[in-house]
Amino acid sequence: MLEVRHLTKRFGGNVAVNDVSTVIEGGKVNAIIGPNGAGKTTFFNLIAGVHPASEGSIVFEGRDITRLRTDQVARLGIARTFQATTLFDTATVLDNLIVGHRLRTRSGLLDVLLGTRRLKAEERLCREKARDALDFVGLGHIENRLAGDISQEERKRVAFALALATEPKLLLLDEPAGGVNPEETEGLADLIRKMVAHGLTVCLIEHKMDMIMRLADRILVLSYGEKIAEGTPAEVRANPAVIDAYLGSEHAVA
Ligand SMILES: Nc1ncnc2c1ncn2[C@@H]1O[C@H](COP(=O)(O)OP(=O)(O)OP(=O)(O)O)[C@@H](O)[C@H]1O
Repeated sequence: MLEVRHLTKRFGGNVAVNDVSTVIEGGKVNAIIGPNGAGKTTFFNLIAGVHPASEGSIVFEGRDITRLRTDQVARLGIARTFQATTLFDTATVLDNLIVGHRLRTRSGLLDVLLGTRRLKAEERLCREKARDALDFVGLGHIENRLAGDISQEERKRVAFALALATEPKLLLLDEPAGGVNPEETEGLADLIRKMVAHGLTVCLIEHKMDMIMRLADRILVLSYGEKIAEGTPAEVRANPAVIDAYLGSEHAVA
């Protein structure tokens, strides 16, 4: 589905991603792990068009997307979530979804000023899509609650819903279970499985190894910007290079 070839990103003298080649496989849970500062978020930012690559290429469904901007990448069907989800805390959960979706729909300023039929039709569609996305992530019952009043785990689900409302093919999740308890982590893992069962492809960055080992079909391991291993959870767990990379770091592999 997505192929990365010899991808490199330098920030001044610092090589954040160094000659990484890999494949994100369609219909699977792909995971990226690695110690802090390994280049995981930078790797996502390169795919999403946030940073231009220094070298290498990114091909999505046969199309070279290396030089595309974030909005162009999003329109092709790649959505991402962030480690921290910024919401309008004084607006309802549903309104947050609608605003998020409107930013990606087509009416121009003229439509808004004139209140055109197209705008009204888009607003209706937007509301429906927002509700569908909230139902999918299990938050339909709190659509009228203020975003400032919801739990961390619910915020994570809203982040998923925001990404889903754009109807992506590939979803990039940056620490989807960061800051939630083990029980909630399992609930979010179930939701990720459900997204894949509905035909989505997922690629996630996560520090919670127990979750990754149970959830991922494939794992890419980065260390100091370089790919040091990839494979199934069992292959990665048994790889001496991976064990070395994690020794002395705060995260254990097993
Ligand atoms: N915009 C930037 N400008 C300069 N250096 C950056 C920038 N973004 C990341 N880096 C550097 O690139 C390296 C990789 O950082 P990155 O955030 O991608 O790692 P990470 O694996 O996501 O880390 P973490 O697990 O802590 O989130 C680090 O040395 C970081 O300081």
